[in-house]
Amino acid sequence: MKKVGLYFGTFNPIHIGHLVIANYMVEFSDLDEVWFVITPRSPFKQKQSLLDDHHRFQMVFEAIEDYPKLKASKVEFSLPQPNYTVNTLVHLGEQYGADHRFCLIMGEDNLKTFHKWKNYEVILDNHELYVYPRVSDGRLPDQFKGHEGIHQVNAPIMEISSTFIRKQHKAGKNIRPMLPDRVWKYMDEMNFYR
Ligand SMILES: Nc1ncnc2c1ncn2[C@@H]1O[C@H](COP(=O)(O)OP(=O)(O)OP(=O)(O)O)[C@@H](O)[C@H]1O
Ligand SMILES: O=C(O)c1ccc[n+]([C@@H]2O[C@H](COP(=O)([O-])O)[C@@H](O)[C@H]2O)c1
Repeated sequence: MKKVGLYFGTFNPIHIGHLVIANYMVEFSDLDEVWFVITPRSPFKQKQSLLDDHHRFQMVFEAIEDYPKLKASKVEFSLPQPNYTVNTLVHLGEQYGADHRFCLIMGEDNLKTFHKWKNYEVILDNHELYVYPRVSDGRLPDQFKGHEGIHQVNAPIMEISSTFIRKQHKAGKNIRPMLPDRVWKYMDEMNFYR
């Protein structure tokens, strides 16, 4: 049985913050693999300045080329939008059966609003959560404190955002070190976010 950590996001574009977290999770927890699940449309986000799904997928694919325990998944591309995580988990369960156990990877910031996700209790009853620290406001709802299915993983805090990268790239700033090199080249050659 393979234990897979699913790391959901828009990845517009993927940056080294995402990569450091995913790699840390796979090296320093009991997860066997981490899959980046590229979300066509996140329930709480506007679609503004969102690159085509396939370009976002391609950038993730290129970022993880040298990391055999990291994978990129298109599973949500053919599911209804906006993409509710609970639906995707059901779909993956049907597709992969009992030899894969799917867990969720999320930042502490997302855990604070997790009670607003569609059918979050169903997710929590059926999947473990792997949570990494984030700089964020607000407190953790009591129902999640000490929950046996929620594991804290002490990954480094990487405060970089895709929004910052898009904005500063457009403004002509050099943001190259914040992206895996192949991602920077792809973005630059394709003239994205200009
Ligand atoms: N620097 C970071 N360190 C750790 N986790 C991050 C970081 N940036 C984003 N995340 C988290 O990674 C997941 C995927 O990120 P996603 O691309 O959806 O968001 P984002 O980077 O905040 O993008 P945007 O700025 O476009 O909203 C989300 O759960 C997000 O909270
Ligand atoms: O299922 C939900 O209700 C739900 C609500 C908000 C976010 N999510 C998932 O969490 C991912 C990260 O969310 P965000 O807003 O931090 O980019 C997003 O890509 C979705 O897959 C899921």
